[in-house]
Amino acid sequence: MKKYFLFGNWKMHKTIKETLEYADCLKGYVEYNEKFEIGVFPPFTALESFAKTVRSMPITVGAQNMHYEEKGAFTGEISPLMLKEIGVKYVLIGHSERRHIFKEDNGLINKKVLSAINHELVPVLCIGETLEERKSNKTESVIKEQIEQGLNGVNSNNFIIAYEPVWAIGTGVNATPEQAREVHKFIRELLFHKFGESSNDISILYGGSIKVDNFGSLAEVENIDGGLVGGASLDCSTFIELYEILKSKKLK
Ligand SMILES: O=C[C@H](O)COP(=O)(O)O
Repeated sequence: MKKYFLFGNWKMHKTIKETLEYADCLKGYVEYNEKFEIGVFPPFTALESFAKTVRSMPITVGAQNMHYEEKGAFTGEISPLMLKEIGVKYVLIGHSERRHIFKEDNGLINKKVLSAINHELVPVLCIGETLEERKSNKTESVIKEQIEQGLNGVNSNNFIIAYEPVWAIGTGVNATPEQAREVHKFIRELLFHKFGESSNDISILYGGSIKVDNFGSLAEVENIDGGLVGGASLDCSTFIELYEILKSKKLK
């Protein structure tokens, strides 16, 4: 069964104190629903506190990145075993900021995806074209390469794709529903080609300047199975409002 997700990627925001206040605000607002899931991706320092606090709530926890090795001399890195130990379920892999600021390439991203799956973490593979690539009609070739190389050797459908056009991240300029529809349809076709019928259960999220006033028209698009929200997830009541919008559009 395909599920719909609302994920909040806090990036490098919130101390432990702020994280606990946020968890407190979520209390009582989110009810279990087998088709919908709400997840938060705090920074590493606040992951454990958040995971412990929401353990009895229908809220899942994700990490923003990980190394592909279990342990070793990798100063500053965090391993899949460390994430598992504190109850993390999802991990963002290849987020645009990792690709562009920290120069992660498709080869490294593929190692992380495979490692996450081997350690029973669900990778959220983030993909998306830059403005320059879009303007020179390379959107589909970039997406195809990111999917093919990022998922090389993957045999399970237990992962999530997040399409985040780089030009829409943190800019206030979201993809229009029509632009997102075209790319999500293309991604769905690529997944079908690689995984056959089982690809229908893979969720494809949209991310990039999601706000309360634009999410409704994006969430009703076919093949947009939820959102990966940055800035707008930092405020707990806005995040809950976005979750309600997602549910109202997908339950129609
Ligand atoms: O992971 C989230 C995305 O980078 C989107 O960030 P944003 O909603 O602040 O544009």
